[in-house]
Amino acid sequence: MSITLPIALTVAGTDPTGGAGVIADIKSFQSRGVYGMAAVTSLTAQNTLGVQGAYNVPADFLDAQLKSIFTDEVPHAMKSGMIATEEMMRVIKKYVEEYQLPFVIDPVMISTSGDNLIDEGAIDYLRSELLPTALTVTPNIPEAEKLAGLTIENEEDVRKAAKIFIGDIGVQSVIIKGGHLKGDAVDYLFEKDKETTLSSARVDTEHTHGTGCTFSAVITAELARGKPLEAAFRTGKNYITKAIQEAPGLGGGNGPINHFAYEGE
Ligand SMILES: Nc1ncnc2c1ncn2[C@@H]1O[C@H](COP(=O)(O)OP(=O)(O)O)[C@@H](O)[C@H]1O
Ligand SMILES: Cc1ncc(COP(=O)(O)OP(=O)(O)O)c(N)n1
Repeated sequence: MSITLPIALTVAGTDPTGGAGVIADIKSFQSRGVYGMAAVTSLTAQNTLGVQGAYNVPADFLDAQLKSIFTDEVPHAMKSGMIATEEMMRVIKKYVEEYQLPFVIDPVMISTSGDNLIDEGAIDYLRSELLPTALTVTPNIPEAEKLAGLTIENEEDVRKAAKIFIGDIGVQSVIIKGGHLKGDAVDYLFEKDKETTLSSARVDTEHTHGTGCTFSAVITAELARGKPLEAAFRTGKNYITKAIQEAPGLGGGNGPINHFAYEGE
């Protein structure tokens, strides 16, 4: 007898301390009742204090991992995190186009600790070729600034950036995360004709390692469960708020959040 279980795939890098990257993604999938799969793009040596090293998986071996997955069991939704090189982006694009599954791109560029996680030369390809394949893209403020090419200091700038994402870059929708702005933590979902804004009180903490990975993973899990994007965004926001509020305080720097704190539907 087979049980229908939603399946989500993450294509991302590793963080051996489990706060970010594929390990955080799998915990997030699991806590939402979703079966997790992972194809690894890069191995990093990092902890709550910073990134000490990174080793990129050769693009043809990323291809081999994705082939193993997709030729056996096609997931219901997929996300990407750290993708350091254009060659790896080309491989991922091929699978998204062939299998047409809901795809969430977290356009990871720099870690909380300030370390670079993408080749500068891959950003043009990310913007022009990979982003348009996604159902949604979840940049933080520095990533949105880099991709849209403007400075974002307030809500008006967020709206200008969203226009560039949808009008010029050609994404279907974009979720601009306001964690790096001042005041409350406000996130914005822009779809073609609709805007949804979700706000929560800012938690006064330095333990926000992996918030972007986790937020996009929860959205992907909800899509795998068949939820529409706006509902997935709402769950992502509620989940991340609780996860930050109940961070376990691990490590000596920017510690991870609590992937098991949220108990909502
Ligand atoms: N101090 C905080 N208090 C509450 N929510 C936060 C805080 N920092 C970030 N968030 C939320 O965490 C998510 C990730 O935000 P952000 O920090 O902007 O992205 P990233 O982790 O990719 O840098 C967003 O939903 C954001 O609103
Ligand atoms: C392997 C790996 N992937 C992504 C990140 C960055 O994590 P993210 O959640 O996007 O950002 P922060 O919340 O940590 O700023 C990472 N550090 N490692």
